[in-house]
Amino acid sequence: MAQLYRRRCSSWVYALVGAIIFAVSSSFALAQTGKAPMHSSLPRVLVLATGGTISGKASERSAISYDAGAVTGEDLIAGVPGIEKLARLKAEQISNIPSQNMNSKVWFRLAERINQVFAHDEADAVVITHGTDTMEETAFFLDKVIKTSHPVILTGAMRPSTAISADGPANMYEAVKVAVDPAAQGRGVMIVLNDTIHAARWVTKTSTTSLETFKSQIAGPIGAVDAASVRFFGPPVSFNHIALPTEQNLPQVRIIYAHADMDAQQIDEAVKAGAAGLVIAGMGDGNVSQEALSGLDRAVKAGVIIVRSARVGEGFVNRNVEVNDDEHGLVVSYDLNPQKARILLQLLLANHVRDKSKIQQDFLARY
Ligand SMILES: NC(=O)C[C@H](N)C(=O)O
Repeated sequence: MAQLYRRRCSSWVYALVGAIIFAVSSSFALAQTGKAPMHSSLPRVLVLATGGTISGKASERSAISYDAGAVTGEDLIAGVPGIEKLARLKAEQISNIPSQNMNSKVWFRLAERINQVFAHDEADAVVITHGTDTMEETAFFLDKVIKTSHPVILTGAMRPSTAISADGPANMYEAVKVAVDPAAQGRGVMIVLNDTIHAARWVTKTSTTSLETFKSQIAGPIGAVDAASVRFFGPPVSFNHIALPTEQNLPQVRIIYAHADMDAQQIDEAVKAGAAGLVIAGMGDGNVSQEALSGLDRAVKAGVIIVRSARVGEGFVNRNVEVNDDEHGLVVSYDLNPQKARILLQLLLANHVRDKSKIQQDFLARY
């Protein structure tokens, strides 16, 4: 009886498996013969190429004496084997410059194009190829002004395409892999490089030449990626946004680097040259010399907004610790490094925010 029951059961299982195989093979055949391309269900990723070492090329097989911005976005995609299995890709050339020449004109072009792409459902995610020198600045600007749950990812390379062991193709592959991962939604603008995923707010370049150049101060990287997997270490965190200014000429905000023997000359000159704001890359927790502090007092009196940040690369600059910010009328940058503090102040001033306590609130990360 038990044997008969087992035999009946197994014939049912065979019949069921046979039916599944038939159904799967006929739908596969249909997909092969039908008009729709096999990969039409793949997500759409738009690559916006801006230049940088990832697009760099030397005249011989070398990493020395290369031109950044010699290879186009389309060439970049074509040079990454297997990328077409991850996504349907299209490329557009926004600029082709080394990122030491990055500027707010390109930032506006990127922001406007990305807003348009998502508003018109032209792509599911955007990957931006960019030089590494100012990648964190572009990422931060876009993170502030673009309000979308679609992934926007910047990637680049530390070695040009002609270098031995060029890192561009792997970074490009991994950036697209993260871009199409459902868990990447709602995480703001990210940088993907060297198997690591960083949030725009904390990421910074730390090494002149190492492949492991990007580190996330304060909070650490938000995830890891390799050829086989994408892993985020926690739930999405996104920050407050600011409207993309209507006026494309951002207000003049200068960074002044503090050092031993610091006087007030650079501060006074910046005010004379018409700076609307100054960011101090201060010593330690954002300190300047007594003489420079007097210069800051003069600048505040002249109506210039001063933000104290730090040159040390780690930790917060908090209010009223060694410097009495209330007394001197200063703003602190908290976790933002000087180059990001500059962008945030520019965006706030461009949006006509001049009230210091309001500016201070915007520097505090709000989740
Ligand atoms: N690795 C790089 O991309 C550096 C280059 N100077 C750039 O930022 O364009």
